[in-house]
Amino acid sequence: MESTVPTVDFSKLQGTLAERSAAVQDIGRICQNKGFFQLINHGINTGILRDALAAAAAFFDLPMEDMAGLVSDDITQPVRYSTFTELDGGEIKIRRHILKQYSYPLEEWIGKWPEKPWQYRSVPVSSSVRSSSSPATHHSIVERMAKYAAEVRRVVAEIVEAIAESLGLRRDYLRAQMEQGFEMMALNFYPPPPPSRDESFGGGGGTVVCCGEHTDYTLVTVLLASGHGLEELDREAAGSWRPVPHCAGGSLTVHVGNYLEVLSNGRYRAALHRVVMERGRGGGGGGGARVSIASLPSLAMDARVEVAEELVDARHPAAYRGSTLAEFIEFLSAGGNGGDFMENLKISGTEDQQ
Ligand SMILES: O=C(O)CCC(=O)C(=O)O
Ligand SMILES: [Fe+2]
Repeated sequence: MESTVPTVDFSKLQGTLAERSAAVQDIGRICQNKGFFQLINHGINTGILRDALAAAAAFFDLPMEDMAGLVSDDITQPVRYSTFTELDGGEIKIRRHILKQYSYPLEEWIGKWPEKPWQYRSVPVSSSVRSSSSPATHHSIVERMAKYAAEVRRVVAEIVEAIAESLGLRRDYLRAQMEQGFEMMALNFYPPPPPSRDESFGGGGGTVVCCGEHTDYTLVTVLLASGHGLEELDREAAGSWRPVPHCAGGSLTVHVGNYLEVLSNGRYRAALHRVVMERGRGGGGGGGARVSIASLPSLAMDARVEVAEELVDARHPAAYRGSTLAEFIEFLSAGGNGGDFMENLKISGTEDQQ
C-alpha cells in the first residue's frame, strides 16, 4: 500500500517498450487502488503552467461587474462564471469563484472566452484582431490559456491511451471518440478564508472546505494548481483524506472521473476530492489565494458511454447503464445533483462481483 500520493513519470510512456509497459502497468494499478496520481516529466514547460495560472488569476482580479456579465443560470452556456458562498461569522463569504469554459475543440470555443483582461484570451501573434490595448512587448506571450489547453490535451490523449491499454483494451480504443469529443475547463479562485473569531480555533486558525467533496464527470481530470489545498480520498488508507503536495512551478494531478468508472465497469473508480484552505493563511503556499485549472475531457455530448463489452463476462456483468453527457447536463439543468446521476447509473445487485 502506498502511503503517499503516487507519481507517474509521463516520459516513460514515450520510452522503450519495456519502460512504457511498466508505466502502463503502474497507471493501471494506481487507477485501481487509488484513482489519482501526480504527473511528473509531462513535458509542459513551467512557463506555460505559470502563464496559464497568471492568466486565470488576472481574470479573477477583474472588477466584479466584468465577471458578473458572465453569470447565467443556463448550464449549457459555453462560458459561465459562478461563485460558491457560505455564511462565516455572520457574513457571506465567497469560498470559490469559478469560470467554466468549453475548451475543445479549441478553435470552436475560443472566440467565446472572456475578452477581459487582454492577457487572458489567445490572440495569435499574426492575427489582426489583437487587442489594441495589449502592449507591444507582450506579443510573444499571447496564447497563454490556449497554449496550456492544447498542451494538456496532448497529455490527456497519451494518458487515456495508457489507461485503455492498462484495462487490456486496444491502445486507440477511445482515440477517435476523444478526437470528436468535448472538454470543459474549470478555472477556480479561492480567496484565503479570514481568521476565525472563534477562540476555540486557537488564535483564528482552523480549516475551511472551500470546494466540497465530489467526483468529476470526465474520463480523467488534469488539475493544475498554484498551491496546496487539494485533497483526495484515499480508499487504500481506510478512506482518509490525502493532501496532494504542491510542487513549485505548478503541479499536475490526474484523477479518474465518472466516465472512466463506467467504461471500466467499476474497475477504476472515480476519485472523490475536495479543496481545503487554512484560515488566515490560505492555500497558495505564500499565504494567499489559490488558483487552479481543471481540464475535464469527455466524449461528445451525444456519445453514449457504456461499460466496455470486453470487460464484461459471466463473473463481471455490466454494473452501469450507459449515458450521454447531454443527458447528464439535462439532469443537472432540471435541478438534479451529479452524485445522484451517477448512483442512478449503477445496476443493483452487481456491486460485489466487480
Ligand atoms: O481546485 C482544485 O484543485 C479542485 C477543483 C475541482 O475539483 C474541480 O474544478 O472540479
Ligand atoms: Fe473536481
